[in-house]
Parts: sequence; C-alpha cells; structure tokens
Amino acid sequence: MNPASNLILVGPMGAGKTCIGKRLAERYGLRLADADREIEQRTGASVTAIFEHEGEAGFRARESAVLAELLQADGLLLATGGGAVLAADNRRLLRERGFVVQLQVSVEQQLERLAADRSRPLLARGDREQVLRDLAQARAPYYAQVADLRFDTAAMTAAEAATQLAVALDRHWRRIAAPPSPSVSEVNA
Ligand SMILES: Nc1ncnc2c1ncn2[C@@H]1O[C@H](COP(=O)(O)OP(=O)(O)O)[C@@H](O)[C@H]1O
Ligand SMILES: O=C(O)C1=C[C@@H](OP(=O)(O)O)[C@@H](O)[C@H](O)C1
Ligand SMILES: [Mg+2]
Repeated sequence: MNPASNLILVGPMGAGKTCIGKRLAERYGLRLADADREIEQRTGASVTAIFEHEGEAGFRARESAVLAELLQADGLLLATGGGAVLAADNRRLLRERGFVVQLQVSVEQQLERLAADRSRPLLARGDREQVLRDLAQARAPYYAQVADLRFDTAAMTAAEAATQLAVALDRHWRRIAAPPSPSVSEVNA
C-alpha cells in the first residue's frame, strides 16, 4: 500500500487525466493541479506556443521544473501531461511523491475524444493514428514503471470513470493526511 498523500494521474493524451482529475480532487478534498495549465500560467504562453518557440525540449524542461515544484506539496491531485513519464527524474519523483494511477485508453478512443482538438502539438504532426500508436508503444514501459494502479477508461463517460476509479482507490489507496502545521507554541519553543 502506497501511503502517499498526493494522487497523481498519468497516461496518454485523451485518457481523461484532466477531466477525471477535477472530479477526484473534489471527492477526496485534494488541491487540483493540472501540469499543463500550471506551465501555461508560469510561462504566459500556451503549450502549443511553447512547442513552437522552444521545441519539445523546451516544453519538457518546463514540465520537469513544474512537476518538481508542485510535488513539494502534500494533498495534491496532480493531472500530468502524457509525456511527463519520459524523463527518468520525473518518473522517480512521481513514484516518490504520490500514489500514481495510470489511466488507459485505446488509440481508437483517443482518436474519437481528440478529433476536434487543436491544442496538442504532437497531434499536429501528420497521421494522428500513427503518432498515437508510436507514442503508446514508446511510453508503455514508462507508464508501467510508475503506476501503482491501472484503470481503463475506455467504455465509460468521464463521470462514470471518476466514480469507478474512486471505488478502486478506496480499496487500494490509503491516504495519510499531511502532518498538521506546528502550533505557534511549538514554533516558538
Ligand atoms: N471516459 C471518457 N469518456 C468520454 N470522453 C472522455 C473521457 N475522458 C475524457 N474524455 C474527453 O476526452 C477529452 C480529453 O480529456 P482530457 O481530460 O483532457 O484528457 P487528458 O488530460 O488525459 O489528455 C475531453 O474532451 C474529455 O471530455
Ligand atoms: O503526450 C504528450 O507528450 C503531451 C500531452 C499533453 O497533455 P495531455 O496528456 O493532458 O493531453 C501536453 O502535455 C502536451 O501536449 C504533450
Ligand atoms: Mg490533460
């Protein structure tokens, strides 16, 4: 049993990390952080613009920095981006600092869910199906390395997925609350 107080969602684009993350954060009273949104806020630029101006390497450096910063906290629901598992240092950090749920989705479902999406730069690089298949193959071992729990979102809505995932989490994840902040008398002692 991993007693981490942070819950971390990993998995490919369109697996539902962002939208299931919002629901789970509410259910467990966790502070929601979506790594992509946090990067955009700090940079003042969209993920697409960062890829355009700094390349994928620039985006990955920002992603690693934001993950390291966010995961200093406890009581966090962290929705990562699909490539957060690429760097070995990120993988170590995710494992150390949270209970990691790998959301799974088929390429067919990804294509459906992301059909209208224009905000994911990796999908603007030609044949979407091939890109998604290549990414899935390349990243499968990394997701496996970090996952405490795997959950397949394929045959359900995001709301159903969040409800069913919570049932699994209630069985497999015992959150240890963050230690209380020291009282004034302890601080001054
Ligand atoms: N289980 C699901 N069933 C149907 N649509 C979903 C499901 N999970 C996510 N979606 C839809 O897929 C799209 C991508 O979801 P998102 O949460 O942004 O995925 P991720 O953050 O993993 O890339 C959104 O439009 C969302 O509404
Ligand atoms: O798979 C990836 O490498 C990426 C996934 C995206 O996040 P989502 O997985 O939330 O779509 C975002 O971080 C960026 O476009 C790169
Ligand atoms: Mg997302």
